Formats: sequence, C-alpha cells, structure tokens
Amino acid sequence: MTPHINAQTGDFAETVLMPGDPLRAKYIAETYLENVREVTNVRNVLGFTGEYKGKPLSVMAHGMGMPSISIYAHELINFYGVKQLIRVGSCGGVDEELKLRDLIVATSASTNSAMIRDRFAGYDYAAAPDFELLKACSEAAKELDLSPRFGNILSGDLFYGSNPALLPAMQKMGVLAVEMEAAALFAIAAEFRVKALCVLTVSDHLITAEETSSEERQNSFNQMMELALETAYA
Ligand SMILES: Nc1nc(Cl)c2ncn([C@@H]3O[C@H](CO)[C@@H](O)[C@H]3O)c2n1
Repeated sequence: MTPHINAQTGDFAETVLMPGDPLRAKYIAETYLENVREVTNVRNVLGFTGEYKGKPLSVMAHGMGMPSISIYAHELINFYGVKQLIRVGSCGGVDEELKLRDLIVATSASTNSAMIRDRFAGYDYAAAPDFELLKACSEAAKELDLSPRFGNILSGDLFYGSNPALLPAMQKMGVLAVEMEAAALFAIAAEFRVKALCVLTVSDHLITAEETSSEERQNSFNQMMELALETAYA
C-alpha cells in the first residue's frame, strides 16, 4: 500500500500500460486482457491486472500532467517492482505533415517544466525512452503494418496559457507534438533503471486546428493499443 495505490504487493505485472484516463484504463483492461481484476482504486485512479496472450500485464491510469504521472510511476517502480512502463495517450499535433489520428512514438521528450531540471541539479536533462523498447516498437509497427512517426515531442505543464513563443519554437526545432507527461516518465524510469516508452495518437492539431470525433479517436486509439501491447511482449 502507498498513499496513492491500494494494491497488494505482487498485484502488478512487471509491465504496465498507462493511459491518462482511468476509464480508458478500464476499457483497455476489459478489451485486451483476460482474467482481469481491479487491483487499485484510490481516488478512482484505477489499475487492473490480467493476461495478454497468456502473459501477465497491468494497466493503470496516470492522470494529467507530470506531477501526477511522477507519483504513480515512482510508486509502481519502487513499491510494486514494475520494470516496463508504456504511456499510451493523446497529443496535440505540431508538425504540419501530421494528420489527425496519426501515431507517434516519442524518441525523446523536451520540456518547459522545471520538474525535470529540478531532478538534474538545474541542468537540461535529455529525457528519452528505453532503446530496447523503442527498437521493439519499431519492429512491432512493421509487423502490424503501422507507420508511426518517431521523433521529439514536448511535455508541457500547461494545457491553457502556454507562452506564445513556444509553438513557433517547437516548429523551428522539429518537435512533432505536445502532451503533458512523457518527459517525467522517461526521467523517473532512467533514475530507477527501468524501461519506459510513450506511444501517442494525434487527437487535435495546433496548426491546422483540425479536431477528431470521439468515435474517430476511439479507432486510432485501438491501433495505438495494439502497437503498445505487441511492443510490451515483443
Ligand atoms: N498540453 C496539451 N495540449 C494538447 Cl493540444 C493535448 N492533446 C492531448 N493532450 C494530453 O491530454 C491531456 C490534456 O487534455 C494531457 O494528459 C496531455 O498529455 C494535450 N496536452
């Protein structure tokens, strides 16, 4: 038990998929896993453990923002022995080639948040996913005939009110998309020597201002889930 998770020791598999939304976690568990059981529900941040193709797998929500994912990632790693954390989520497209519902796999996560610098004595830390997981994801994408974009994303603290200079700076530096958690997940995984990855679908676009319907979001979400699941058990 921890202040934020009421699962018993051993309740989590070594691999945990992490959407932001608890109801998404429930949907993933019910749709893709067998022998599913709810293992935590503190503050309704739901977590489940079941089996995928006969192997143990957990799904747990991480909430919104780097402070939230930092708490859950830290506790899953240090109190429940989790070794692979794969964020599956949505992002805002920045790269103009990106279409809505495109898949993105983060090869690094820039940030404008002080949270990562604070962990690195005030220097700029290069937050990046685990190479083995990234390689497995690239192979799984080929197997599934999916073509995600691999590249740098930005993890920000603000959904509203970002500095107006940020968007042109992201475009200039080739940042593919913006979300609010990956940099913290990568930094924490690196600090505790475990593996992390972030797979995203483009749910809205900051330049073209296109938006997706919830039904369209759902379909592209399924492709992202298949990619994450195959990567987890490559
Ligand atoms: N800043 C920001 N901006 C845009 Cl355009 C987003 N699209 C999806 N997200 C993700 O969805 C949630 C916010 O809606 C956050 O968890 C974040 O990771 C976004 N976060």
